[in-house]
Order: sequence, then structure tokens, then C-alpha cells
Amino acid sequence: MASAASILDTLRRLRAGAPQVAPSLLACDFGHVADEVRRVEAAGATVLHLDIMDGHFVPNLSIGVPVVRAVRKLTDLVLDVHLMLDNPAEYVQAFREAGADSITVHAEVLPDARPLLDRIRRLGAAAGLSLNPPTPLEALGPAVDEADMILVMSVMPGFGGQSFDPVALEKLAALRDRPGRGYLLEVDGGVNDETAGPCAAAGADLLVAGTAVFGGDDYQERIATLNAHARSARGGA
Ligand SMILES: O=C(CO)[C@@H](O)[C@H](O)COP(=O)(O)O
Ligand SMILES: [Fe+2]
Repeated sequence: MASAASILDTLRRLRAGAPQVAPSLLACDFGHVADEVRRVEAAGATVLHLDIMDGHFVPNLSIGVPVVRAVRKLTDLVLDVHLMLDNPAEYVQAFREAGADSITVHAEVLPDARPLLDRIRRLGAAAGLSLNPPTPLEALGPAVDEADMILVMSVMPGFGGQSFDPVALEKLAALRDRPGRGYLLEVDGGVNDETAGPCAAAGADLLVAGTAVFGGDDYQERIATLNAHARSARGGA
């Protein structure tokens, strides 16, 4: 399992480098998970996003600790675990022990996220804080300065394949422009060939994409195309 120092170093390199896509496993063929993980790794991904849903915080269920543990055994990709749970504090240790490199929790269920972010970091993972489209940035509170990553949702969480909500772009730009910010910026939901560029231009370093990657036949082409949109919108090649 990667150490806290190496995970934070990876995040620093991601932030310093060009924006890039993190495939979301939610959209994969779960009949062939191992193949799907190997295919996106071979296709050039460095981060794999894993969506954990509890049927309470979001109206859907997905995968849990055993699947994260199984994926960890298959790959050295950075495992970016997005907890859509009412009670994330009860599960962060189990997900870290299963091999999560970063663990993101939602501001909507945490009036003060600082203690949980601190605990995630002491467990050796990077600590992320997320907010849903209707949730204002103010809901992050002082925890915004304690997070290693801020995950801006661009759909209501619970399902893949939804349309991108442009409210995320305003939030990304405001978070990007906060003086002295220490976090990596991530966007999640409805990222595709049209929206990847605007997200990167607004400051997203990591662009979660489920349908736009796993919905294609050629994952290498999908990841390269999304990365190219993001990089050219940021002014790169
Ligand atoms: O957290 C979530 C959904 O709740 C996401 O990570 C989705 O998995 C993104 O899927 P697409 O919108 O890219 O299909
Ligand atoms: Fe997600």
C-alpha cells in the first residue's frame, strides 16, 4: 500500500502537471472488472475513481470495501475513493485498509469536516472534501484549507451518465482563485468531449469520467481525447 508521503507527492505532481482524466469504474462492465481495470491502466490512466454509495446519502447502491480490496490487488493506479455515505467516519479506516489512496467525503453530512479529514490523513491517505451542485462553497467552511483535494460535483451524485451542471464551473474557478490554496481540484459528473475543456479552463486538475471512457470501445482513444481537450483548454499542447 502506498505511503501518505508518496500519495501526497503524486497529488502534487498531478496539480503541477497537465489536467487529466480519472476513469470512474461505476461505468465499467462489472462482469469483467479485472479486465476493465487493466484496460484503463494500459490506456494511460494514472488515477482510478471508485464510487461508494449507501442508498441513503444517494438513492443508489454501488460497490463496497471488498471490491476496493480486489481492485487494489490488480493495479498500482492511484485509487481515488469517493464516499457517498451518510456516515463516512464509520468506514474510512476500512477503505484505507482495503487500499484507498485518497478518500473523499461530502460536506453535506459534515458540519465541520476538519476532524475527519485529519483522521483520513493520519490513516495515510489523501483527504478529499466534496460538495453537490446545490451546496454553496461556504458549506466547506474552514475545512477548505485542510483538504488535499476538493471534489466539485457537476451532477447530483448517485448515478453515472447524467448531464453536466455548469454551476460546477463557477465553483471550480472560485476555488482555483483562492489565494494560497493547497488542494488539488477535481470535478465529477457529466465530463465528456464537450465539458472536459471548460472544466480544465476553470481549474480542474483531475476530471472524473465514467461514461465518456467506458462507454467507448477504445479506452486509449477516449482517455487521450479527453486529456487533449483538457490540456488545450489549459493552453497546453
Ligand atoms: O460520483 C459519481 C456519480 O455519483 C460519478 O463518479 C459518476 O460515476 C460519473 O459518471 P459519468 O457522469 O462520468 O458517467
Ligand atoms: Fe464519483
